[in-house]
Amino acid sequence: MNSSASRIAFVGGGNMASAIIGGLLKQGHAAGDIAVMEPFEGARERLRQHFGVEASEQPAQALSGAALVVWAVKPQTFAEAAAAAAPHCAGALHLSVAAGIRSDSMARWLGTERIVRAMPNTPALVGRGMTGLYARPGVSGEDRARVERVIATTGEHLWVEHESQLDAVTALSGSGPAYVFYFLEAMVAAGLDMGLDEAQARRLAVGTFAGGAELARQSEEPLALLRERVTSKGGTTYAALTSLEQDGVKAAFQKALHAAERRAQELGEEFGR
Ligand SMILES: NC(=O)C1=CN([C@@H]2O[C@H](COP(=O)(O)OP(=O)(O)OC[C@H]3O[C@@H](n4cnc5c(N)ncnc54)[C@H](OP(=O)(O)O)[C@@H]3O)[C@@H](O)[C@H]2O)C=CC1
Ligand SMILES: O=C(O)[C@@H]1CCC=N1
Repeated sequence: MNSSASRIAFVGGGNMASAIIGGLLKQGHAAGDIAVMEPFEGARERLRQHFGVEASEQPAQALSGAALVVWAVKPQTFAEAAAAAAPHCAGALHLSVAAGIRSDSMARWLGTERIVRAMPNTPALVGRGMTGLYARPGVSGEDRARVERVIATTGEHLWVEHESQLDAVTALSGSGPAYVFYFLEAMVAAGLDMGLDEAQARRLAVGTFAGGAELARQSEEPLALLRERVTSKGGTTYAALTSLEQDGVKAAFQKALHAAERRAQELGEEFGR
C-alpha cells in the first residue's frame, strides 16, 4: 500500500467514480495512487482492468494513507459505507458527490470538518462535466484548491455559497444530462416519423444541441434573444414554439426540476440520519 499526499481513495466504484478516475488518469495522475473501496468483485475487476487502479472490499486496504477520500456511493448506502470506512481515513480531506447527503451528516459520521460536497454530471466522462462545489466553513483554501484540481480533470466547476443551493445544482446540472438525452430522444423520434433514418436524425439532433449550447456559451446575449433570432415571423420555428407553449412544455419542465430538487432534499432527510 502506498502512502502519499497524492493518494486518493474512492468509496464506491460505479459510474461517477469511474468518470472522475478517468479524468484523473487522463491528466497524468498515477494509477498506483488511486484505490477504490467497492464491495462487488465484478465492479472491482472492471476498475482494475479498465484503469489499472487498486480495488478492494477491505476499507483498511483501500483507504489507509489516502490524503483525499471521494465518496461516490448512493445516498441510500452512504451511512453504512461511512460506518465501515471512518476508522480508516483519519486526517483525510473528504469530497462527496452523493446527491442530498448533507455535510452535517458526513461530519457526524466521519468526525471531521474537512468536507467538500460536489455535484458533478456524466459529461465528466468526456472531460465536459459541469460540477457545483460547496465547502464546509472550516475547509482551508489549500483543501479547496486540492478539490478544484481533482474536479478540473473532469471539466468546469463553480462554487456555491450555501449548501442548500447544491440541491438546485443537482436538479439543474447533476440530473441535467438526462433531460438533454430525453429531448434528443424526442427529436430523433420525430425525425424518424418525418422520413429521416436513425443515423441522420441522431446526427442532426446531437449536432444541433451541441451547436446551440456552444452558441449560448460564446454569447453574452439573453437566451430569449438567441431563440428569437431563429424564429422567423410566420415561419416554422414559430409554429413549433407555439405548439410547445400550448402544451405547457416550459411550465412542465420547470415543474420537473423542482421535483428533482425536492427529491434531493428528501434524500438528505431520509438517508442522512
Ligand atoms: N450518475 C450520475 O449522473 C450522478 C451521480 N451522482 C451521485 O454519485 C453517487 C454514485 O452514483 P453512481 O456512480 O451513478 O452510482 P453507482 O451505483 O454506479 O455507483 C455506486 C457504487 O457504490 C457501490 N457500493 C454500494 N454499497 C457500498 C458500500 N457499502 N461501500 C462501498 N461501495 C458501495 C455500488 O455497488 P452496487 O452497484 O453493486 O450496489 C456501486 O458500484 C450517488 O450518490 C449519486 O447521487 C452525482 C452526480 C451525477
Ligand atoms: O439521479 C440521481 O439521483 C443522481 C444525482 C444527479 C444525477 N444522478
